[in-house]
Amino acid sequence: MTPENAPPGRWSDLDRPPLNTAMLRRALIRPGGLWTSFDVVTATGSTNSDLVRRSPLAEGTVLVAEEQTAGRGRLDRSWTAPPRSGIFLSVVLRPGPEVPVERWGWLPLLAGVAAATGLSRSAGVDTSLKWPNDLLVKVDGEERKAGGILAERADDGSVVVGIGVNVTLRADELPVPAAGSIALAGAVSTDRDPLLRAVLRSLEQWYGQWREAAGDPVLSQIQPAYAAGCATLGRRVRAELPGGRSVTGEAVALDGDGRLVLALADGGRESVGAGDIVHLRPAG
Ligand SMILES: Nc1ncnc2c1ncn2[C@@H]1O[C@H](COP(=O)(O)OP(=O)(O)OP(=O)(O)O)[C@@H](O)[C@H]1O
Ligand SMILES: O=C(O)CCCC[C@@H]1SC[C@@H]2NC(=O)N[C@@H]21
Repeated sequence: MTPENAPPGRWSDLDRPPLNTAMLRRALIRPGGLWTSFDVVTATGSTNSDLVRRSPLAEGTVLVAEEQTAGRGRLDRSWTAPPRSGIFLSVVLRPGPEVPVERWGWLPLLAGVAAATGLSRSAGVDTSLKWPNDLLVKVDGEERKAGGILAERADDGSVVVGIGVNVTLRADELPVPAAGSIALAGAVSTDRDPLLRAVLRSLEQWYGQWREAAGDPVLSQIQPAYAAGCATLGRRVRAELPGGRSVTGEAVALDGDGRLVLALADGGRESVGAGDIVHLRPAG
């Protein structure tokens, strides 16, 4: 479909070219590098579900979809991923015995740092992190969710890390009012090839650093990098926990396990883990 015969207000194939699989594969798979296979499918339900189902898979397997018809977020919430509108990918990671398993909880936070770093570098867009798994951008001065991370354990013990980023979505295409996109945040480029490459290169680099430091969040710089980019710290929030309980306080730090530390009104502190959070909302 060309721009001339595209229905008004709809995107055309020329506006949103397909990913260049061959070029990306050449650029990403390098001797001694993390990425071992790279595939792009036109459409699938969810790249995370696909890799979890196909386990065991080699570490460094990458699956990208141009469209997802049943994309998932945390707690099985749905993630909208229309054709060629973003970066929708999952990777297989297996930190192995050199990283104690209690540190694996850093993986989704690490992926958030990697995605934010890669996008900022490649699109020139300031990206921040809403703990635990959202990527935020500013659209007309307002924080909007432009991406998210979903990490899941596969049967063989590996971790499938999914990254979703809205790249070209226009204002009239946003799935929810709180959503945004790299394009709406004023990106210098919305070409998905260099963006995807930058995100995977950045993930390779942060993951390598973290693994070399045996998963230590400080030595690997993951904890300070996450804290520096985290829009949640310094704000008053209400953490909604399963069973209807909630904790309100100022988010003051990330602890050594990546939990969010809240300073409570009574002077106490409480840490909440990503796995416990149903919602994290601003508190007045
Ligand atoms: N393409 C998209 N862009 C932005 N947001 C989306 C998109 N698709 C779905 N969403 C929203 O993301 C949510 C899933 O993310 P998540 O589970 O992290 O919830 P959240 O609303 O971001 O969390 P919280 O309530 O803590 O802010 C969905 O419920 C939906 O509202
Ligand atoms: O916001 C969230 O809760 C996380 C969204 C994660 C979306 C990505 S898109 C690629 C991968 N496949 C999925 O089904 N989900 C992740």
